[in-house]
Amino acid sequence: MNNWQTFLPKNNKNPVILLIACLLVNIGIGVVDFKLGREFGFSIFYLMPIILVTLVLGRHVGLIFCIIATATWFAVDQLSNNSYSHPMIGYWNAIMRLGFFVMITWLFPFLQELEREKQISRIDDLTGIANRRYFFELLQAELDRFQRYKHAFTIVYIDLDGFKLVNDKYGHMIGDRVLCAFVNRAKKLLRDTDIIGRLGGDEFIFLLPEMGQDDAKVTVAKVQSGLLDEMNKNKWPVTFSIGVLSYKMGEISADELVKRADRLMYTVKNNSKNAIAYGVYPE
Ligand SMILES: Nc1nc2c(ncn2[C@@H]2O[C@H](COP(=O)(O)OP(=O)(O)OP(=O)(O)O)[C@@H](O)[C@H]2O)c(=O)[nH]1
Repeated sequence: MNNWQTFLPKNNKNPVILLIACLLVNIGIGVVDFKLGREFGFSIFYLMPIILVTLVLGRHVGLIFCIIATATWFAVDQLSNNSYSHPMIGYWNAIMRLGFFVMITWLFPFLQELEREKQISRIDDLTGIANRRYFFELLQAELDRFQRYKHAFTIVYIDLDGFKLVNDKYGHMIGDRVLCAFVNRAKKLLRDTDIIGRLGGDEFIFLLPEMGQDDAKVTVAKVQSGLLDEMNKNKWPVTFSIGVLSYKMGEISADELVKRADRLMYTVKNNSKNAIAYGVYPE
């Protein structure tokens, strides 16, 4: 959610209060506009209540407020005894303002929708964490940041062992609960600045910024133990095959880094499972 969206009322259960408040704001703006006189451009402030009602109550109410704001502006203009070279110019200006307000009213929900679609396209439906595409974007950003700050980081590739059995034995819904519990516990075990992504199915990946191999060994062992505890607590027969790759320097793509971490994970998967393999780039 955008910062500006967090300031909006959380629901529209009581639109009357919002409508009255916006009407009063509109009148207040009209009064100030009148006091300031024609020399001061003030019409942009009429947009405040228009935008607010549009975002909370929708375009149709927004359009009504466009008309109210234009009427207020027109009344102020008439009361100010502004003289124009032609009597129709006042009407023309009012129509232009109405057009401007209407354009904004149509544009804002459109931008809001674009922003929402952008957020949705980055998030994994089930767990609410970064999806594969967004994780790669974030990893690429971390690689770009390295060019400037030279801070090492670590990625952790985790594949659940025995997850299919949980689905088969307890059903898909319990399988989903396992994935969500995994993510929730991982969030608690990691720092706020760490990133958790789901690559698909039962495969997850962490990006641990500012973490070299030595620290990663301590952190990932702690995370593994916490995640196993979560599974044991719920009596789910799931363990984790983990590949940990620490990046120190050098030219490499996000794609190649993840492939290397995946290979490390597979060395575990193809042996005993339920273990961690560490690696570093460059080797
Ligand atoms: N419940 C649930 N299951 C999923 C989801 N996405 C993928 N799966 C299932 O996850 C399973 C993943 O397969 P595997 O990785 O081969 O299963 P596994 O038992 O962990 O195998 P190993 O990794 O070899 O231990 C498949 O059965 C998929 O159907 C999901 O969103 N929810």
